[in-house]
Amino acid sequence: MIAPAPPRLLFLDLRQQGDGAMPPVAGLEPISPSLGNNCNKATNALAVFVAIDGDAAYADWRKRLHPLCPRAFPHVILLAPYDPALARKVMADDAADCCAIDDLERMELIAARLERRRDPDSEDGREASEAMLYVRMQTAVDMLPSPLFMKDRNGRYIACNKAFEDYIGQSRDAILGATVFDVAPADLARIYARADQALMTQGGKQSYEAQVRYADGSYHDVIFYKSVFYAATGEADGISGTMLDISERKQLEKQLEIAASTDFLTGINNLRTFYELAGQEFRRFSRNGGDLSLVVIDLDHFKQTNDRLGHAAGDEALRLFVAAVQGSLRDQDIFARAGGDEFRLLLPGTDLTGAILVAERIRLAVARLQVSSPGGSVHLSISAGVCCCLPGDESLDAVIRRADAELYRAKAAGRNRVYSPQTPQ
Ligand SMILES: Nc1nc2c(ncn2[C@@H]2O[C@H](COP(=O)(O)OP(=O)(O)OP(=O)(O)O)[C@@H](O)[C@H]2O)c(=O)[nH]1
Repeated sequence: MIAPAPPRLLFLDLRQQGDGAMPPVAGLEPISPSLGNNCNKATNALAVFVAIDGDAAYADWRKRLHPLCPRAFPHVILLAPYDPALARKVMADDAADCCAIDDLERMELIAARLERRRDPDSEDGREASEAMLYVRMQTAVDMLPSPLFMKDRNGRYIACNKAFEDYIGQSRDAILGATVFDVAPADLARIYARADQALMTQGGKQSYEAQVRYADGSYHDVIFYKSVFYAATGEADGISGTMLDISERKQLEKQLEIAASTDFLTGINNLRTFYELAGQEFRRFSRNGGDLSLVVIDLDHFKQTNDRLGHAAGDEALRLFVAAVQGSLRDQDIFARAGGDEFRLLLPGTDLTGAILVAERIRLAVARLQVSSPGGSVHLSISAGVCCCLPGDESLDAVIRRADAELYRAKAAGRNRVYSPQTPQ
């Protein structure tokens, strides 16, 4: 394992004027002002000496100062020139110390005192390593892509990571100490607060899927994992939680579901979905009676269409046919491709006469269709067999067999026609 580099005393020069010279203090190392923006990432820094030459330079430092810095990396303000009012101000803020930039003796003493932070057995050393551990933990959780948060027993946020800040759209400073009512829309906040309350009461863990809206307006499918943590007395002391983004998985699941239930070429139900949906309708019919009819449809001489115009034109013919049928369907009708050029149409709430009318309307619409390719063009036509479910029917298959028999008769009679049990032999 590589040993961590020894912590360093850094010198950051933010003077707006001057020669940029570093005071000759042993162990002091310059860092570029551009790196000064990331001083919290310098996890091997012992302290930062910051040279400023007035209020503007100090304001620049305050902008750069990460909230974690004062705890983990004390900063010492070096004033050039010394300004007692500014010195009082920086000490009232969170500077570890302050002196004139040319007061080398004082600076040596400050550095020596800060050096004690290297000794893990000294109080300063313990405080430094605690603060360092805190920064390292925070840095580690900030690197995680999943939002993380902790709330105390009153529902106030006491910790969070960068991903949680992005989710909420507010800085950690604004989030810590706030409740969910301060950071989320009221309707959602009530739901979250109730869920938290239930978890605090019952203890243990909780996980559930939800859709959340990020501050940037994007919606994500997530799994919340929340867990109660306990005080030394054994009382529930708060909740820690995370959200795992499962949007991609959900998207994939939806795509798989569509792929498994629809016909790739035409986008309508496949045979599996037909049996699922039509089975439900047939069971409802068996229980409650009513009208339920079936139309089976087959394109005429489709092999010739393929042979003359090519397979791509054949595909186009199938899509044109489907579009024509969809134009005459109601919401409850179940339309599916049974395979090849054969289709099924189940019509709930429709008796035989109504189903024959629907099939005729489709036949006429298809007869107006034409597919073309460089090889020529072909008029389409269909044959259809229609029947209705009867009280004695034991299964949907029995109904399909009757409709198939009518389709066979329509083909045999010359195609481009609709046959049903009402059609004379
Ligand atoms: N282009 C295309 N052709 C298909 C597809 N699936 C099946 N076919 C073709 O559809 C044709 C069906 O032909 P057949 O079942 O012999 O019947 P037909 O030529 O329509 O004759 P009849 O039904 O008796 O009028 C076959 O040539 C299959 O190759 C498909 O997805 N795309």
